Amino acid sequence: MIKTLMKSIRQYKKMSILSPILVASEVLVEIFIPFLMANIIDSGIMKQNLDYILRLGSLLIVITIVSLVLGAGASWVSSQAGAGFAANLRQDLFAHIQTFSFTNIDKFSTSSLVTRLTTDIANIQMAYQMLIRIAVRAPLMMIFSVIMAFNVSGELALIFVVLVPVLALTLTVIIKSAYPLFNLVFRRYDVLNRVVRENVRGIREVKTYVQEDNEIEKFEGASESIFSVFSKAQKIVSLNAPTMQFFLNAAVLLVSWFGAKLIVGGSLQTGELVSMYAYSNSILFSLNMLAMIITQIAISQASGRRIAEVLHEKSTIENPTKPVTEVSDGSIKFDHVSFHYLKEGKAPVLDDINLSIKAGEVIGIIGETGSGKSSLVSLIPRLYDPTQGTIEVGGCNVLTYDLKTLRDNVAMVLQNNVLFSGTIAENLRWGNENATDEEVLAASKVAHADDFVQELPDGYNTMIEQGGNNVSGGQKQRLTIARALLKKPKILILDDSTSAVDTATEKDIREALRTQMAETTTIIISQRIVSIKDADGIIVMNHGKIEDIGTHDELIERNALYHDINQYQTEKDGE
Ligand SMILES: Nc1ncnc2c1ncn2[C@@H]1O[C@H](COP(=O)(O)OP(=O)(O)OP(=O)(O)O)[C@@H](O)[C@H]1O
Repeated sequence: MIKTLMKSIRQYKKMSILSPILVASEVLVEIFIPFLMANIIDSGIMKQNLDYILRLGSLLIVITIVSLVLGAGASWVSSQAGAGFAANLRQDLFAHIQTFSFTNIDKFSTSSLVTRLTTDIANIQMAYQMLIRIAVRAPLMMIFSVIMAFNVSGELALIFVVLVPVLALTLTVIIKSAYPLFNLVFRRYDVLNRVVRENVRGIREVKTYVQEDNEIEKFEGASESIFSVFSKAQKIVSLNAPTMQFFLNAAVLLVSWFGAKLIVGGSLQTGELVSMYAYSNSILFSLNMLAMIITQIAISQASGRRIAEVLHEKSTIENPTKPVTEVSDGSIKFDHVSFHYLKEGKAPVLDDINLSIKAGEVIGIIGETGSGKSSLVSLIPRLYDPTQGTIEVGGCNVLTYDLKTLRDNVAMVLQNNVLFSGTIAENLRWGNENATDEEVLAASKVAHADDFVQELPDGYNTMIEQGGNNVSGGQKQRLTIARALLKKPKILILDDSTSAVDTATEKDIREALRTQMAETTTIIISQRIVSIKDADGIIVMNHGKIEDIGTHDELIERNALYHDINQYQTEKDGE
């Protein structure tokens, strides 16, 4: 895991090395401050030696300034290195997620990927910053303070030999009890992110179905559960402060008690006793710091594992080594294809599909919801790979194609495809960034988007809001069809993508596609028979199998399911 994460340090390696060096120098300088103060008291103040006080006082000022500058430098360098490392890691993770197939995304779930990209990376940033600064400072400070304390008085320093292990043990118990709770918090963040994501995406549905209260309740539930676990963890961690205070007071008391005796006995001087208080503070605070860092690092270990898990994940769909870079035509062949999503053991979503479509044909697919229509077409541009069997496009197995070539040639328009923030023209050019204005216009005309776009005050320069919320459902569908057409695909798949378009316009779009995209194989998935009845062939899907293939008239004659759907829809239209 560490090796995987460390790859993202890159240009921040130098800063990551510089930070501990600055910290170590700071500690080395700082450690002499109590020592100098002791000398000022014992050899300067007590002996009324003004010259000595001035000399050591000046040195003390210089040392303090140097230590402050080193401290500030270490803090700046470590925060730069931490933020830079986190930025690299975030970019690497994001870029890696872009290579994922749908199967990979299904495996992690989108909300969990969002948590990993945000909260988990923030944790790693914090832990890394601590690692290259405080994790160096705390043990060094502790070790040097103990050495200096022994140097001042071996007898008094024995107090720390007793106190430090007891404090260490107490802090370990506290941290061990809080750690599992902190871990749990991050899993709860996944749930919170899922609720937010669903709500933001489906805000229209939430409003139409008046589900606001329900959504607020769901959010409050997720938020409360984070709060309750977090506050339990914090309750345990809050024991740190009184524990520390207790040990600090105990140290002051013991140092004063035994120190006073040593002063009376003449083996310790006042200044040395004062420096012992300072070293005692340093030792105990450093130990507390160390405990806090260990907690943070332990917590972020879980984050690190979650990030590394994604970085280690190999895309289930990869480019072949010697890919085919041209699709000769839009013919499609399914040979004994079966498919199921992640869960092994479940009945396949597609079962032994055999199918042959000639280039330029228009094919309709109809069937009950969940019968596998979308799954069938998603195998053509390799959004998923079949579990068994082979699929050919243009006479070549889809697995042999360069992925970009294949997906550029197989354009798929879904029912709820999204538009992105930007102008209409920019959105359409997602299909082909080099498309000329004439090509944009031509594609829009075929998709019957041109009429309404021309009526907008800014025409093709009209800004689309995020998700395309400022255009109607039918307009959005027409724009997404135009966007797909700009790819000049050999195969065009319309998956229920004219459901929000009125029947007359839909008919015009189909006719335009037939006349102007005659060489493109078009697959139309629709619940409406009227949308597919003119197709060269209609596939009737039933429970993951192809129940029948034929023309409208043939199917009316021989297929009961098709006949029933047709009758039902004709009666409904009549009403
Ligand atoms: N990403 C997924 N992970 C797991 N199962 C899925 C996934 N997508 C679809 N399914 C399941 O696969 C089956 C077929 O779904 P599919 O979307 O292909 O049907 P469909 O005929 O297109 O339905 P509809 O007309 O409602 O769009 C369904 O049982 C569905 O629950």
